[in-house]
Amino acid sequence: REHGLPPGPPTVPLLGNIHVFETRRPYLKLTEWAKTWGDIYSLKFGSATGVVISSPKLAREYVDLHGATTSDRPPVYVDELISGGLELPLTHYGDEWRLMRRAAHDMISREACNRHLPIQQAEASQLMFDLVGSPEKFYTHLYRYTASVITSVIYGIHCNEYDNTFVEKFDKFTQRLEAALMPGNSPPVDMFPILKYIPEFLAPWKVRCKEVRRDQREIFFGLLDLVIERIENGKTNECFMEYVVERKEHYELDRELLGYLGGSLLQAGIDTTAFFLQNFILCMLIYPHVMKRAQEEIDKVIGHDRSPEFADFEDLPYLKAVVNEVHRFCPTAPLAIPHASTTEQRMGDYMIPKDAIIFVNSWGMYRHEDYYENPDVFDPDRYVKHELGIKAGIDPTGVRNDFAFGMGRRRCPGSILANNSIAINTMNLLWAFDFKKAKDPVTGQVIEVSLENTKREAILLVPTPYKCDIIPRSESKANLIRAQFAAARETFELFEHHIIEIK
Ligand code: HEM
Repeated sequence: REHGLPPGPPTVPLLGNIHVFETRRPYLKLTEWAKTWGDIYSLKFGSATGVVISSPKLAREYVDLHGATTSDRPPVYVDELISGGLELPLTHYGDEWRLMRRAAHDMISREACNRHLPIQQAEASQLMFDLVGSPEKFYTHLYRYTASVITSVIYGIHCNEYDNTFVEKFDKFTQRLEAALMPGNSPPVDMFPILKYIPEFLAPWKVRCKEVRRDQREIFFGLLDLVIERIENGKTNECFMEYVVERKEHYELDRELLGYLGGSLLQAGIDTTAFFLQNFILCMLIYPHVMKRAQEEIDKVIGHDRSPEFADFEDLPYLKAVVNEVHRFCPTAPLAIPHASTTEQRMGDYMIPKDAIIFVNSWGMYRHEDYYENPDVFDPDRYVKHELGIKAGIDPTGVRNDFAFGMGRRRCPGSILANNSIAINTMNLLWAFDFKKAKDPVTGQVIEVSLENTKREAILLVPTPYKCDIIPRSESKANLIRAQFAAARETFELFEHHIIEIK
């Protein structure tokens, strides 16, 4: 470890800390080390340096306030093979990132998101309808919801089913993409660049990347071509990609960047929101007293004769506290996406080198004992007592309720769209249904569920599919849901040009 770096776990020659770095659930080990080495410490990966930040105050100082120098991404060779480095979340901090991010802003700014509310509300009415009809498929119904919101907003395409459609194909594709990107599924090329030169016949991971690239381009550019065709045929429906394609000179986006702009938003926006909702339901199963209290609040404010609308969320302080606590307890991306530094920089007592990998440890920040009372306990009341969920009298500098969306200039640009979906659906789910642990049909025993039970843990916290009984709270609510879904047809029609083609 070079002089001037923050301290950290002891290193061994050549490897540094690689031999003790855990790829399966890295956020747990990084948080455990923070207890020994402090809120900022360093790791060595061969000659590369990692810096782990685990306190809100330091994250604000080092990442938010040093955005100009901490907004790059570390090199990911596998992503370069797959997307040529053009997937927005992994793109280097340079012109291509700036151009895509600027255009994305025009779709997911607060003002633009207000225009997307009708489709989110209509899609939520389909989600409720699907849950009444086939509650056992709730996992894929949630995924269809988030997929269809994103395809409607970006490409003007409504997806009305999961099974055997574009949505299922995309879900399976995403799992293959994540597997290809998962540390451990390819040799550590980014730390030992010499490994890039292994010939393909000795490197099945390279072949996998080629196949994923082919499939990804087919999806991204296939969707882009549908939009272009619609513009040419004068059949536009004012979706985001039409807007950008028609102004591509203004946005300075060529075909390659247009394809990856739409595709990146599709890729980044579907899983994340679905995983939040899957985690939300899991928390309701494990903490039924929380579900009951949130339902009592909803019943008092909204009643039983109409379903919740977006504006109601502001009047539901306990439900808001529950949503904040689910983000805190199960952050979808527990280490966000690592940032990287573009210059050598003094930060406090330390000198952080150029190209250091900066881990913003959201998991560690959300579980920081100096800030949160009993951080390992699921307790929405902490957000009722204090709007930031922290202990009374603590210096709140840097504390935010939205660490789950990352930090600095790379902070998630889709957070408003995601939060609107979360607000609409958490209200509707609890207004409409009771969620209960399922029983084994043979033994009659309750099937236990657990938050420990996650998969694809290295990048995102994904609950493994679990069983759950979803029961409409009354027949009159089920009838209202059916009527609302029928009424939503008018909104969907705008987005149904290409359903057949993309199946
Ligand atoms: C609950 C839902 C979501 C969560 C928890 C989430 C979380 C995150 C996080 C942690 C990052 C990395 C931030 C950083 O590097 O500091 C990120 C980046 C990103 N997210 Fe989200 N996200 C969600 C929904 C969405 C949606 C709906 C969209 C788009 C429609 C989206 C688009 C993106 C993009 C494009 C990036 C890359 C930004 C960049 O590197 O400049 N996300 N998200």
